[in-house]
Amino acid sequence: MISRLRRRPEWQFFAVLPKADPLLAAVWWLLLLARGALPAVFAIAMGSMVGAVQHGSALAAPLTFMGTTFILLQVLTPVHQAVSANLGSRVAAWLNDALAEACVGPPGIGHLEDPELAEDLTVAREFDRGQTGPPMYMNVDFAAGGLVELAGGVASAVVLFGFNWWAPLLLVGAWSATHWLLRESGVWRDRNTTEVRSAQRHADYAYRLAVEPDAAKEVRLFGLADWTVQRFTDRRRRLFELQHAATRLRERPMIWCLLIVTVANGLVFWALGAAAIDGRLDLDRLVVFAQVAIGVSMIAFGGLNWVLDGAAAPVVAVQRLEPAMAPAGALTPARRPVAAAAPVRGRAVAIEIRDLSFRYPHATQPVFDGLDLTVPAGSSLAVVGQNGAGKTTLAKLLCRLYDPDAGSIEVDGDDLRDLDTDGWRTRVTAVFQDFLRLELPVRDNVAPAGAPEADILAALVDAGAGDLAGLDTRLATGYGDGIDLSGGQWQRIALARALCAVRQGAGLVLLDEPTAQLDVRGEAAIFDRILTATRDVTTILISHRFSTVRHADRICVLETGRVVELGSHEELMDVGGRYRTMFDLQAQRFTAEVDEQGMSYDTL
Ligand SMILES: Nc1ncnc2c1ncn2[C@@H]1O[C@H](COP(=O)(O)OP(=O)(O)OP(=O)(O)O)[C@@H](O)[C@H]1O
Repeated sequence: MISRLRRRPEWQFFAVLPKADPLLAAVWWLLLLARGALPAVFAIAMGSMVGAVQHGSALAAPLTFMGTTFILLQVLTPVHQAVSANLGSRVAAWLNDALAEACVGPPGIGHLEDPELAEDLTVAREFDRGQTGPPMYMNVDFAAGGLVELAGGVASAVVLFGFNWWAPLLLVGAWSATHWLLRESGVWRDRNTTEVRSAQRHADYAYRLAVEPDAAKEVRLFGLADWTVQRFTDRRRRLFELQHAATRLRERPMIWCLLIVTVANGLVFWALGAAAIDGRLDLDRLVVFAQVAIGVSMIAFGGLNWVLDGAAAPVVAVQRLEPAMAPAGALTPARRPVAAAAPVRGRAVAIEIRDLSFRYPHATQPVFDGLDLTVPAGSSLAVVGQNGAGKTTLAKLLCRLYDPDAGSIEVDGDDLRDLDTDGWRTRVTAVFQDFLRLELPVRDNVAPAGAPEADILAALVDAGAGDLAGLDTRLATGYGDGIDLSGGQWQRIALARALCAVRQGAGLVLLDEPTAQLDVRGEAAIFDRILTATRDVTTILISHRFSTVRHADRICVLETGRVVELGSHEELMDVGGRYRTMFDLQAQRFTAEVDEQGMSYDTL
């Protein structure tokens, strides 16, 4: 029972308040109770005033009592609103922090690519944007308003016990029937069903297509502007329809509620009138009880349920994500923990992949199924294969962003799962296809964890980015002195980052299409420099450009989750298999170009 209650979204919402700010939450509750009690206190003050007038007593005390209550009624409301807004902002910050930690915490990345967590992630990420409901600072204020009404109704009922025992019970029961109306109307059912969350995710995606610069080019070029807006409005309408369907009041329970409330109030006010006429109830007490009898109506549903539903949604989403993300992004605990060797500058890593199988979570097909591959220390290996063959996945496994389902990856004789992950990640570096573009100065882009300035400058030169911008130039526009780079220039920065890591001790370099965005001359020149800079380490190059691939010591062809060919360029050309076919296909389109300085390049 208690544990069921704890799982209720409303409970989770209230439980978050003290976590966000215990002192502010305590003040919020205290003000709430005070505001709730004041209408009943005001009724008593009014009765004491009427009594004093009736009996000809001094009016100073009852007037002061009434005035003080009245002033408190007026003053506490804006104070409470300010506290609510402040507390709401802190709750939003707490949720943002919790989500950021849940996302960044796990050592793997499975939790961020898990389709089953995507909808909660959207709700948890976007809740404060106000698109699907009020932001948190308003929600907490609305919740305060609803709770004040509820507390006011209960306080009035307590005072009404002074009249008789059944009147408050009857009125509380009757006004509570309005909650049954909500239940019948679907409001008390969870409005954050899978369908609602899915609609929210679709609406959010369409919105981002419309407003974010990444999609702006294709949206215009392919005439998707109207489609994007239409898609957004359709999805948002669907979301509102679903939310509306959940909050619609139904006629029959509404009529029943009206009947119950009318009859109950009729009985109570008839009893009050009868008692007054019989002389059993003085005017002053009549004034008090009549007011509190009306005051009990404050426990009617009000907006509390709607508010709590919306306010609790991100809280529930974050609290569901926290425990779900940790295992989804977890890596297998070490069976025989080995500290990763301290970085030794330029010490190459030997890799042995044995019978490796891997399938992405929730995917139907495995990417690898019995992959065997050896990469001797200090050698370079190019990995080629069709789109989707698993080349990038291999790079992710080598970085230990995922663990294999079966088989093993050994580095220098140790199973990768037994190595300290952080230690290993100082020994491996990579340029991914979708490399990171940090809105930070060049210096931090090249060495996010810091490095001697000489190494940063040398890495930039090796990557052909020595003259792009000063080390302290911020690579983002909108910061006054910041600049943005072209795709190829950014790629040189990403390359510099990897080359700088080599200078800091990385022994394995993974290059996933590292020159895809470079011009022909840049590619040829930079590739030579990369080979020189990574001469002493193990290099794995993933590329579709055979002009660069053929420079690797060995080349492996990946297909259907396995290595189907392995050897040097010459060996594989002699074999006349998949590699030769792919190479010849591309070579037919090669032309040797000679530039004005007499240098020749293979171009497509
Ligand atoms: N996060 C993911 N979740 C589920 N499946 C994925 C994920 N990433 C990739 N895949 C699937 O795994 C397979 C291998 O993808 P991968 O990106 O490793 O291919 P690739 O060889 O690098 O392709 P390309 O040459 O196009 O870059 C593909 O079938 C792809 O659909």
